[in-house]
Amino acid sequence: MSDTHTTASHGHGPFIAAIDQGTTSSRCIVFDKDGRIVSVDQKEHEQIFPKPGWVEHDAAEIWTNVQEVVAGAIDKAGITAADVKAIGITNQRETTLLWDKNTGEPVHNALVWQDTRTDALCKELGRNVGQDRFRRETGLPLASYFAGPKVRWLLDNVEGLRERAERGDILFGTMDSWVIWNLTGGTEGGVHVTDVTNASRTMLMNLHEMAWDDKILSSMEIPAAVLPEIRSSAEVYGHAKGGVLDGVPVASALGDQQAALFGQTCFSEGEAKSTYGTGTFMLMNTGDKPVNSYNGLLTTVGYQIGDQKPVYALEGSIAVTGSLVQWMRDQMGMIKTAAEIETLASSVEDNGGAYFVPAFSGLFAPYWRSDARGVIAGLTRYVTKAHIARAVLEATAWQTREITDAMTKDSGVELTALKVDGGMTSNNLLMQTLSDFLDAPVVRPMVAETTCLGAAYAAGLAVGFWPDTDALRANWRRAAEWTPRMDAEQRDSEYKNWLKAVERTMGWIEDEE
Ligand SMILES: Nc1ncnc2c1ncn2[C@@H]1O[C@H](COP(=O)(O)OP(=O)(O)O)[C@@H](O)[C@H]1O
Ligand SMILES: O=P(O)(O)OC[C@H](O)CO
Repeated sequence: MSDTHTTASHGHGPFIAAIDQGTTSSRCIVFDKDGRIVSVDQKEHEQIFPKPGWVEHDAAEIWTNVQEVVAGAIDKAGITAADVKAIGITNQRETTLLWDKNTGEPVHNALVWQDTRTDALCKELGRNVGQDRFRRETGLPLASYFAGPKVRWLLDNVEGLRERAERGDILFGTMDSWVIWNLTGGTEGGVHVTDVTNASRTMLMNLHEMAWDDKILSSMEIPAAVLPEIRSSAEVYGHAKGGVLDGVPVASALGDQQAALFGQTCFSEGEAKSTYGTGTFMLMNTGDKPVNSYNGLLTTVGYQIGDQKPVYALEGSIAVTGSLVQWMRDQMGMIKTAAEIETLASSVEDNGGAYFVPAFSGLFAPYWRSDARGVIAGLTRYVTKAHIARAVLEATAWQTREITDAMTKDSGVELTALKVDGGMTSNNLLMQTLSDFLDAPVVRPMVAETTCLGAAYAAGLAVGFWPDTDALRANWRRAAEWTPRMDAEQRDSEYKNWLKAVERTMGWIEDEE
């Protein structure tokens, strides 16, 4: 567990506070009008692994941490609620919680997006009709990643829950809904809402109508009474009740990857970003129409500002990138800090022939294979832990390459440069490798905290703190750029090896397991 307490340059008020409820930690960042960070507070929460493939979070711990980091960031900034014009929310997506609306108690730990316990249920739902059963309505393939099957699992497995849900005593939410409900008063009148981006990851929302889909609800046996109201990503949902931000409007909600798209100011069709955190998620703005994917990407909502038309995106989701580095640190003990992987990997020239495909939660885009499990291929006596460290970093870069290839096929847009952000982008070797494997420049902005920034931007637009998206674009500044240095022949031959290693992960889990 580690906590971060940072104070950066103080700007002049007023300010916007953004809360990022992420997979490994919750943080609050206060921004000034130039989009500069004024203060940060962050706290990690426990990762609970009850069985192989199962991942849970304690939602009560998360809410306590959110309150602490909000108080911490406000304190560090040396300001009060009166200086804060709005609160923006962003969150790990798909992570699913059901709670009792009368007591505010979660009925079970939250089922995290990486959790694979709904594999069998997804297969069952797709039996005869296939994985694309709900793709036309939702833009998503049937996979354990999404929230809907997780809700169904909870209703089926927590004793007495279905009856309580049908009576109207139970609320469902992804972490945006949980934070907003608590922030706006909880059992004392908290608002039960979600935004279009988070709703688009439930597999329960019709992407064309921005409404819960009755047919899917009935196929998944989920009572409508548990569902939050779907709202735009930038509007005032309610006001904070109690706490250090008492009375401040809660004015945005965006899934963290969509928030990063917004924070990177990808407001035009064809603009894309990739965020390197626990997992990696590349999103491309596709304008006001959903684009169907034929190459394993997701069709999702990018954002919706108030009553404007929603903007859609194509997404390539990679389940395991930064979490592989954590695994090397915590489970393997090969490094002491995440940053050390760069030193270790830089001590050798190449991967020594080793390829590491981290299919720990199956493979997400472009394969969507829940029967895949991780492999290290190409091992010989020559391979050292430094080669493995290099293969770990290369895994992130190759997985991105597979996504950009699919993105080009689906959208017809050739990648000219990739905007990046997230914790892993502090790794220079990784960023250079990425540029080499993509054969395109990789660009990182001055404010690498684009997730919080995007939530702050959306909240600021909702309350008139910023006039329009052009004002936000003016804040984007390049901090670093990496350009390709790799020989094309070498790239092609290594890419072939990577794809061969990927094939070897498939089919490891057999149906009867
Ligand atoms: N220098 C580094 N090299 C490689 N990975 C790193 C480095 N620093 C952090 N990470 C990885 O980045 C992730 C944290 O990034 P962050 O954007 O905070 O993630 P999240 O928002 O998903 O919690 C962790 O999984 C960590 O292992
Ligand atoms: O919390 P992060 O940054 O790992 O993001 C998780 C994604 O939203 C999962 O879809």
